[in-house]
Amino acid sequence: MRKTVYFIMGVSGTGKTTIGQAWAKILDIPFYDGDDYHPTTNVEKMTSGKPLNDSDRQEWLLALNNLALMQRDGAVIACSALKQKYRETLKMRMEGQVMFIFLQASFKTIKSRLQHRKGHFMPLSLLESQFATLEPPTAPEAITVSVEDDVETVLTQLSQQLKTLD
Ligand SMILES: Nc1ncnc2c1ncn2[C@@H]1O[C@H](COP(=O)(O)OP(=O)(O)O)[C@@H](O)[C@H]1O
Ligand SMILES: O=C(O)[C@H](O)[C@@H](O)[C@H](O)[C@H](O)COP(=O)(O)O
Repeated sequence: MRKTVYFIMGVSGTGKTTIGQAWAKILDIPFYDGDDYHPTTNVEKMTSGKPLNDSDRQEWLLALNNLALMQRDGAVIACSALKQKYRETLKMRMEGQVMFIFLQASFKTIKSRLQHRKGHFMPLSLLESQFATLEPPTAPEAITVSVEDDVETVLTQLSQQLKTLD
């Protein structure tokens, strides 16, 4: 039977890569960063300070859905998945085998973390548009985990929340 694919979602800088990598390590399953699947044109657009639109994101979301479909042994995929309709695309043909984990923090917290992040193409100036685009998911579509605390605390809370679903 196909195992769960976890989509770690949220705005830029919310900790998708950090938490996603750690969660994949705990579960001993592969981690994929959605950033690596953007067409070059998308990366160029974001680097130049312009937010992506629905049409820019479509090819990327389909690529990530394809990636998810290949993960029969489970995986963790980091992807902003900001809108409900994007999440519908990501989970196509994966009924019951996908779990969205929404990482949530205040604008202030994320801004401060992005100000310290190095070597990433995404400019801080796009954070406002990320929050404006975000359609926060609710249960049962996703579980929501606050990432205001340190990484260890976030992982403990994530694990506890998932246990309550068993
Ligand atoms: N819970 C946390 N506490 C403190 N710093 C964090 C936490 N999660 C992530 N970070 C830091 O915040 C920055 C953004 O995290 P990152 O994983 O790159 O986010 P995303 O992949 O969502 O853009 C990184 O510098 C990372 O080290
Ligand atoms: O849908 C989008 O607008 C982008 O995917 C964006 O949300 C994503 O966050 C970037 O790829 C930046 O990467 P980080 O999220 O790692 O900052």
